[in-house]
Amino acid sequence: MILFAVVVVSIVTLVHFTASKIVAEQSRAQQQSISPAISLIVDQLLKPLHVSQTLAEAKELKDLMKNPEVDEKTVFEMLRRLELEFDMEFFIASDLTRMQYNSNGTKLALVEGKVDWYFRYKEWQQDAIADIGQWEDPNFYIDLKVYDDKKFVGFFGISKSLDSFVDIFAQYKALHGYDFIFVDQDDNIALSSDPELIVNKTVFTTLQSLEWYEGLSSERIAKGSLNNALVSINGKDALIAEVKVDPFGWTMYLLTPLQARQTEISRSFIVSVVTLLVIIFALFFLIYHLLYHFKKDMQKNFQTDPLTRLPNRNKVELRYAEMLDKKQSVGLILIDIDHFKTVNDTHGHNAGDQVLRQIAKLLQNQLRDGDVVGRWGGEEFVLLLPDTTADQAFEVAQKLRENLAKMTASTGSISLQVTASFGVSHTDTERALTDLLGYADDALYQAKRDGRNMVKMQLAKAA
Ligand SMILES: Nc1nc2c(ncn2[C@@H]2O[C@H](COP(=O)(O)OP(=O)(O)OP(=O)(O)O)[C@@H](O)[C@H]2O)c(=O)[nH]1
Repeated sequence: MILFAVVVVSIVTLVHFTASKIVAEQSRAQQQSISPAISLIVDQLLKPLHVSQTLAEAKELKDLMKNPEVDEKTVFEMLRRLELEFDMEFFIASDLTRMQYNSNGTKLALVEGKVDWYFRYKEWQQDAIADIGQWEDPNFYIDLKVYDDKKFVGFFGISKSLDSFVDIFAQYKALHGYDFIFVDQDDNIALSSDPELIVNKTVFTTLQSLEWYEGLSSERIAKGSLNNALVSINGKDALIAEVKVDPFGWTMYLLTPLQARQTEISRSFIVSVVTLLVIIFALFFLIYHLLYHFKKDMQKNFQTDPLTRLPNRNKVELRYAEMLDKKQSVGLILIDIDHFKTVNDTHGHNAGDQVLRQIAKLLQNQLRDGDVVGRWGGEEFVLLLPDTTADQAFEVAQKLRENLAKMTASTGSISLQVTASFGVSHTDTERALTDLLGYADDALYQAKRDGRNMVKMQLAKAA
């Protein structure tokens, strides 16, 4: 019952412990994959945005852009200075001169119908726009509207070659093992760790055209967020984390391969299970041993005489049954201390107890392994001698009688001699113990009657 309870409690603990460990592991893995992605967004997109936003507010820039007599030399000088300082390429698109100046020293006339982005974004509500353009060498642009007293005077921004992103993304992928894609407001893939997905000659790949996206259920798509969606990419499961890049209205999808996480989770699962199994087995073992020893102790107490620590009647009966089972012949000796009442009466009951203990010890010391000496009750002892003939049993009794008579029992300051009378019986057939005891008791009675301190034997009459 106790063991059952231990096992049930352990299993419940195991399940609880493992489940919480898995949840913790899942969250840790989720966080682990998201945090480098966040720092990627911050480094590659938000930092340039903040730098350009701060510069777009600069008075020097506004003064330059509102001046109809643009001093191109000053403009290029300023852009070059910014490029050196921030290690990014900058541009100014002036509404007044309809000219775009780049920090690499080039310029481009902003002609309607030819330079599409300028006229399109000018009409947009948004002040910050992220965009991919310049198709000969595709660039990532951040275009910021510049106002002078609320009057639109043009765009200021940064540009970054897509090739530079490809390298950085490849490094991230190698380090963290996941793929990611940035999609713009129109679900065009603007940036991705997969170079194949990046714009090619003005043709964008759309999110909807991706194989894994097509595999999503309609309910999943209807939810409006792909966060935590499980998708299959080239036959391998991946989990999606969706991160909004608000300033541009972009969204980043982080695709974490599940295999790596599963290995990590199953490793921690195995560790938990093994730990708990060890605990369960240790508990099981401990309780089993406690119960075993408890049972043994109980049994021992139940079968042991408390005064002499010799086997009691119960134990003697068991041992006799074992000898019969083994088809052994048995010599039985019944011993009764002579005039023991006098010992008690003269020296007290405690002294009598001590004498009984010393006699028990002497009997124990004289016997062979396999012989049994027990206390039959009061001042009576019984001996079982397996595989012994009647004559041998008689001789053993004689020897014991002599040794007992020679023994000096000491009880505190008093030393005294005791003798005992012996009744011997024997059987080499399956005879009841009471019968054998009956014969030994008769023999003992004779020994008492004939003067005590002697051995008498009575054998069963042949049937
Ligand atoms: N101290 C002590 N005495 C016990 C114990 N069990 C029995 N006795 C005593 O043993 C004595 C047995 O006395 P009796 O049966 O009259 O026999 P006896 O005095 O030994 O005389 P015989 O047997 O005729 O030689 C009694 O006084 C019991 O009280 C015990 O555990 N401790």
